Amino acid sequence: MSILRQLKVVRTAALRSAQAPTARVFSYQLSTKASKDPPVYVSASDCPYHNLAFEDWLFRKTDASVPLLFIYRNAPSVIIGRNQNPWKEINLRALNTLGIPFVRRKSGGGTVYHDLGNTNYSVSVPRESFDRRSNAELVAAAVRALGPPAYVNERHDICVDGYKICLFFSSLFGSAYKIIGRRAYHHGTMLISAKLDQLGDLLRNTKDTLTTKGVESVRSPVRNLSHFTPGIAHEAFVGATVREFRKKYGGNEKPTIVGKDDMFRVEDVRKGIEELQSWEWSHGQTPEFTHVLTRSFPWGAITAHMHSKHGLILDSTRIDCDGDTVCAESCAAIGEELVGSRYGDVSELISRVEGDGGEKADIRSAVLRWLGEEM
Ligand SMILES: Nc1ncnc2c1ncn2[C@@H]1O[C@H](COP(=O)(O)OC(=O)CCCC[C@@H]2CCSS2)[C@@H](O)[C@H]1O
Repeated sequence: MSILRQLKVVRTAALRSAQAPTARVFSYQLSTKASKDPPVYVSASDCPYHNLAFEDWLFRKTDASVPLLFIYRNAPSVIIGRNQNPWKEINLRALNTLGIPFVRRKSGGGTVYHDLGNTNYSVSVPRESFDRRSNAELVAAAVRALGPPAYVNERHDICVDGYKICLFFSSLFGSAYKIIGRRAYHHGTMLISAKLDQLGDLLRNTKDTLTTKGVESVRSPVRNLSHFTPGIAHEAFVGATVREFRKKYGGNEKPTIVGKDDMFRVEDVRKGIEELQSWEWSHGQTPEFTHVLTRSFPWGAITAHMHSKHGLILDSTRIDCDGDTVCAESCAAIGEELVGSRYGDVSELISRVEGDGGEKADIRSAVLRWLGEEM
């Protein structure tokens, strides 16, 4: 069946089920498919929030006994692992200047850069048949079919000539999902023609005095597939990966194209998108960290011992000054005022302090401005 024909079937099924609760429309489409082919979905959205929420929902809520493939691309974005520290991993200032979002995904591992020259894929299989290497081999075979001599290294990354072109992350869903069946999934990136200079700039961070719990990324030399075989495009990679998936797991149906509207029909996906966009998830999930900042001011040398957990400033934060009593008292006051604030967000405090007037307010405002820039 052609992609267009299939889309029509999907939409007709959605119309027919108009009486059913909204959240069930997509599951209805999945379960009423005439074919028992392992499903293959290709996203028509390039929004990282849509794609990551949909991916998460697919692997938590759909039939765990059937292998499944999902392929998507995101507009420029930085995707951090579940247990990472955005202040440590990312050049947040460069990100803000370019208007590029960072998104904390649900799976663990390191930080990656995405743009339309990077294609992501998730392969999910029943837990019993989970084999990390064989799914990486599946994707390497797809790449070889397009030209570049790809192979899987000992970390299960896919490489060409010693350069990584792809990063794999695998995970087994935890016990919370036992009741509905457990599946294992891999997801990975494929650098086809991504802006690698952008990747370097955005993932560069100079916060050497920030010490964090959680996971740090493992930096490695990367290359695009197009470096080895010029002209390789997303569509060719999708085609080759779907063919390899079908070879291994069976079936012959064309992929189902999933648009934003299809995703939004599922209540859990809508909730997932909201969660990924929330400050509580993006920043509030940050593991505990400390950050020591020092700078000389006309009133003395100031050292800030910042301490944060869940993205909030803790009361163990101390701001010291080696100058006179006025400076020391002003710094101590800032330390107290900062407690409970969101890390890096001092704009409200600055406007409050500036209204106070006097020398102490000047010191507090200058120090707060400096902290706001450095945090
Ligand atoms: N897009 C992309 N592809 C490959 N390698 C990358 C990419 N972006 C950054 N990097 C390099 O990898 C390291 C991080 O490697 P590290 O091994 O620490 O990270 C991972 O295990 C992340 C895998 C996540 C895959 C998911 C699949 C769908 S959504 S994201 C980084 O510092 C760069 O050097």
